[in-house]
Amino acid sequence: MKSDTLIEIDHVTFGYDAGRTILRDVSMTFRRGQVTAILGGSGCGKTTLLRLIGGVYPPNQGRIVFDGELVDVRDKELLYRVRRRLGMLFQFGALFTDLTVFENVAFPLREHTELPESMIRDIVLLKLNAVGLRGAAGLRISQVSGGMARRIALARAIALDPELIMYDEPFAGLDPISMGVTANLIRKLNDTTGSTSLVVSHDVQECFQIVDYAYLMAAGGRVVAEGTPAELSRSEDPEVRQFIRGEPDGPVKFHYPAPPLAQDLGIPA
Ligand SMILES: Nc1ncnc2c1ncn2[C@@H]1O[C@H](COP(=O)(O)OP(=O)(O)OP(=O)(O)O)[C@@H](O)[C@H]1O
Repeated sequence: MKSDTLIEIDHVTFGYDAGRTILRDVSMTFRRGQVTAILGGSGCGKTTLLRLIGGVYPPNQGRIVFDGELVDVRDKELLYRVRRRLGMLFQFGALFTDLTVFENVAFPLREHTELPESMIRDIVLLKLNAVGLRGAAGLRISQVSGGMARRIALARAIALDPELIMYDEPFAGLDPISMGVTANLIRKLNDTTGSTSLVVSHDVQECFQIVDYAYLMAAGGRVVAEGTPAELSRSEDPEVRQFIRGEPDGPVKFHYPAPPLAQDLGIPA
């Protein structure tokens, strides 16, 4: 029987170089079929964690287990197998601006499969249909709005039917309506395709609408809290409350230490 867990991050510590630790003793469990958020402010190591899951870098300590297999960056065959099962939506979509919508979604299919053109066409149209943009297949990327571009990137991320879809800041730069549309799509695609999703974001409220579970990371690459959105919302922990409610001052200060403003501006106090 398949275990409930698709990915396990087990006491992982990592730094790009020896002088600076980016992730500190991080442990997380991503359950099959669920949408899990990794929340945290800029620079706390969220994107780095996705790179480790994809086997781009090895942890310095601890291990990452994907569907029962230890992710070992030296094992090229295993990495290829693991990556085939991953779909990634990069920060800001990263679409090819000189290609059409259709060609962008077809790209991974052409790169990774030998499927005949007629089948590629059907798959691309189905994926575009799933994000509501079948009618936009012939447009160029320069002709579409930011919200549409994000949906096209979503269609491309699911082109190869990944079992795990990793979203890096899927809401960045979107207006509130496009954000809601994107969030609901992430949930819908997860459930209709039976995949598992990881959403890396600093947008707590948007994520809480759609995720099953969330990890909260803080500066220094530590996990400070985990739980369902309801559990985290009830937390009495000051660090958690500050992050979830977006309060400017709490344990994490909004202002970098500075002398009083009046003093800096030369105004008598
Ligand atoms: N390839 C790299 N080499 C060295 N340092 C890196 C590299 N990539 C990221 N870093 C550093 O690692 C830290 C964590 O970066 P990371 O991108 O993982 O954070 P993040 O939480 O995803 O933040 P953001 O949302 O701003 O991207 C940052 O201080 C960054 O400067």
